[in-house]
Amino acid sequence: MRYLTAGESHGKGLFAIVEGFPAGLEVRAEDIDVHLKRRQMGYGRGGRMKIESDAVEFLSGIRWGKTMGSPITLAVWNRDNKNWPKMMSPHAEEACPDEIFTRPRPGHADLGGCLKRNMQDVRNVLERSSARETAVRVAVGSLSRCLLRHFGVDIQSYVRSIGTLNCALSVESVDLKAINKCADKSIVRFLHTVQDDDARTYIDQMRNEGNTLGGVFEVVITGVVPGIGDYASYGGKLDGRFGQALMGMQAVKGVEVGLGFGAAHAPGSQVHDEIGYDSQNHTFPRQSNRAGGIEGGMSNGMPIVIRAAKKPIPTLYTPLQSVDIRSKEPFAATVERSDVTAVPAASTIAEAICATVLAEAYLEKFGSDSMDETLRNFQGYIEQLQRF
Ligand SMILES: Cc1cc2nc3c(=O)[nH]c(=O)nc-3n(C[C@H](O)[C@H](O)[C@H](O)COP(=O)(O)O)c2cc1C
Ligand SMILES: C=C(O[C@@H]1CC(C(=O)O)=C[C@@H](OP(=O)(O)O)[C@H]1O)C(=O)O
Repeated sequence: MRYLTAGESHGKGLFAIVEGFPAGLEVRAEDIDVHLKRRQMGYGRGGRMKIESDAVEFLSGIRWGKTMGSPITLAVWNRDNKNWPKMMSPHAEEACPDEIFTRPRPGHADLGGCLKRNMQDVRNVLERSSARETAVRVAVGSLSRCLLRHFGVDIQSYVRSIGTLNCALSVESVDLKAINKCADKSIVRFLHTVQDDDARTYIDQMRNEGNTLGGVFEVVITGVVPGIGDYASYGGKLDGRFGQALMGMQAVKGVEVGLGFGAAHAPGSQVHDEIGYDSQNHTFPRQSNRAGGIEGGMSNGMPIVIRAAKKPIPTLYTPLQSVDIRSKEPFAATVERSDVTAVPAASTIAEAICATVLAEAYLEKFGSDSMDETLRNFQGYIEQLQRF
């Protein structure tokens, strides 16, 4: 399975072509839209989220509610596009060269993108570097979730911290009950439940100061059978694949699996998870899950626990110093609109990204021609594990 996304933040929409999904998988737009809606939630987002109301449209590959085995095209249309008729027009005669944007924001892709592609108009970069693109990545991830539920896989996430404000939930020993409880309410989950008022006050304070916030979120994946991923080649390693995919999310600056960086500071006896044997279920359970469910690049049957750090939003209402790329004069930019924080959204996006990585790895192992065949192969593997 592989996919490609296209589309600009203020263009007509965001699109993905997904290749390699088995035929016969039931998919409903509602299964995808629920996650698109979650991605738009969370206190601290800017005016754009009031304009958009994301929903998926299937443009190919799905007929009568089921995948056909052909490439699937997903579209998420931009409502805001109608407000940018000339600025986003593909036609040369509608160009407005006097209005080009030449003021790169520190922390965004603006300057690097212009230097790399020899462009003077920052808009050519920001339209694609924008995290608006994650809308369609969440759509792909939600499609992947439709597949993964046939294997009993469940993916949830929550926000651990925003700025210096810690989430009340403890995760040192993964508390799935708490996560489940938390996830029922979705994230706003954090903002509407755990420390609602504190978080809002803190975010409001940052907004008033013209500042922005990042944070840490955690994805917990349950129901993964042992042996997904591979130890034999660097490209097959499941932790490496999660890391690459998550670092591919805008503004993610760090990814940890299990104890992560903490594993470097403790002796081995406090890092590795002892192996037991459950003769009734023919499984090898662990009393702890410091590895975060992945050893040697493969799932080990324990919940997969991945944390990621998101940096603060680069566009500041109290702007940082920068230089106009045409005049080379210093300036402090004015900002029309921007998010103050988007950590809850990032948490939802991370779930989708992890779902896609896992769906790809499952299809590699169990085949991808038809759901019947894929599930038959999966069942065969379960029996093999039982006989082991
Ligand atoms: C959900 C989400 C929303 C974001 N919203 C904004 C925003 O409103 N303004 C902004 O400047 N950056 C925003 N960002 C961050 C930029 O997209 C990101 O910092 C930029 O693409 C540069 O990439 P890098 O941070 O990975 O280096 C957002 C990121 C995410 C994940
Ligand atoms: C549009 C989304 O996020 C956008 C990500 C983003 C950025 O620079 O990354 C900038 C903002 O866009 P705008 O400039 O149109 O206000 C965010 O709203 C979205 O998440 O759907």
